[in-house]
Amino acid sequence: MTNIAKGLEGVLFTESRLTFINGTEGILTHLGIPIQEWAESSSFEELSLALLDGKLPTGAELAAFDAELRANRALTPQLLEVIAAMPRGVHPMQALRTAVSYLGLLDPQAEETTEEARRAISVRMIAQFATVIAAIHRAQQGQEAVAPRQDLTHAGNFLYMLTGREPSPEQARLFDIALVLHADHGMNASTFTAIATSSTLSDMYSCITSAIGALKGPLHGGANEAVMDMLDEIGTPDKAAEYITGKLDRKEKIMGVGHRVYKYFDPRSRVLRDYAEHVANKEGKSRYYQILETIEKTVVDRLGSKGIYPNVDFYSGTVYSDLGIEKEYFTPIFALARISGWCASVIEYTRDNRLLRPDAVYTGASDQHYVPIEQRGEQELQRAEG
Ligand SMILES: CC(=O)SCCNC(=O)CCNC(=O)[C@H](O)C(C)(C)COP(=O)(O)OP(=O)(O)OC[C@H]1O[C@@H](n2cnc3c(N)ncnc32)[C@H](O)[C@@H]1OP(=O)(O)O
Ligand SMILES: O=C([O-])CC(=O)C(=O)O
Repeated sequence: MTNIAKGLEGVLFTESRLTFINGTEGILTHLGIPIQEWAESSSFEELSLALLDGKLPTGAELAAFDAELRANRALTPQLLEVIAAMPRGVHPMQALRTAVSYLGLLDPQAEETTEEARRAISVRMIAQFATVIAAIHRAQQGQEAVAPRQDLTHAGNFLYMLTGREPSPEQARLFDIALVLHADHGMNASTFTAIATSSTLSDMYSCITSAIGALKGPLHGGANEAVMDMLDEIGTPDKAAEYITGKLDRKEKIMGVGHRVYKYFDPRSRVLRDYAEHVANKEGKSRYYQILETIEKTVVDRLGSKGIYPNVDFYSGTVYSDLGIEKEYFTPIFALARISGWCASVIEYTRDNRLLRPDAVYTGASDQHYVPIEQRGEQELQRAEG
């Protein structure tokens, strides 16, 4: 019997020097360096550059990259008008997909596919995703976009543009850590989608627009918002265990748990939990955090033996929510971070490109003939009678 790798599970289609995952032990490294060290000691800017270049940057390289990001933050008035004219009430991921596609229309280099051009476009996209998402947020609230500031970090400036208020250094750092944790993750569905598009030698904006579409789904990046929906539905911590048990009894999925690769705790979920706990202890345990604690215990007790544990989307929402961010923006924030991994992966794959084109086992009809349309009803009648 032909072996089908459903969901392409375990299929190796390329080599990569960027990210390593050991799913049974819950290990994640970028360039061989554990994710915990990136979170503790690095920044989103540094990890983005490290992914693009495949090496830890020198101080001078990082300063130059950071300056380039800051210089590229502003959007053209034309794009701001497009964002302001978007229908109210659309999901920000819909708006982001359209805005990034439009960004490509405005970039004179958009259609260039040399490595040099792909890298230059990547730097601009990394810088501008923050401004685009913040402008979408403001426009959807009927407010003017807040112009980026050059004196803030990528994370700090995003929070500033989102809310119009300068975040505290602690808030900016917490958000920076969340970006670091989400920046790359091997051949996840959205990165794979970006690579599939680039494998046809299509342009960067097409790759990233397709990746945004893939990230949006609730089985992938959209799960962080779905977790928050679940917490809102549960309401209070005392109802959490019964709610989860009921769902599992009915064989329904719990959002924010389970993973194709991790069969143990996703290490990013541990870092996010520690920060969520830190905030909870400082400011009094939030209702959300208490519900998540109970869900985690209930899920791990019941499904831990099946390899189902919290993933990165489980605790990220409480961290964002503590920063005052609405749940519809959780997945766009995922994209704000993952843009670096998408770009770096596309550039890496393109160096040794081969068209991605898997196959399916054909299970349809055979030996059929074309039936003129006027005879089709008759034939079906005869088939039903005969
Ligand atoms: C950033 C990210 O993308 S992280 C993932 C974010 N997604 C989510 O949190 C959504 C919830 N999780 C899921 O749907 C899945 O775990 C996925 C999509 C992430 C991974 O799915 P797959 O590797 O295809 O596993 P699959 O869905 O086939 O599940 C395997 C088994 O585990 C069970 N399972 C997997 N995830 C869950 C879950 N979240 N809740 C309950 N049961 C689950 C399935 O019911 C299935 O059980 P069965 O063998 O008895 O039929
Ligand atoms: O790797 C995956 O399949 C999903 C994931 O955790 C991510 O993209 O961060």
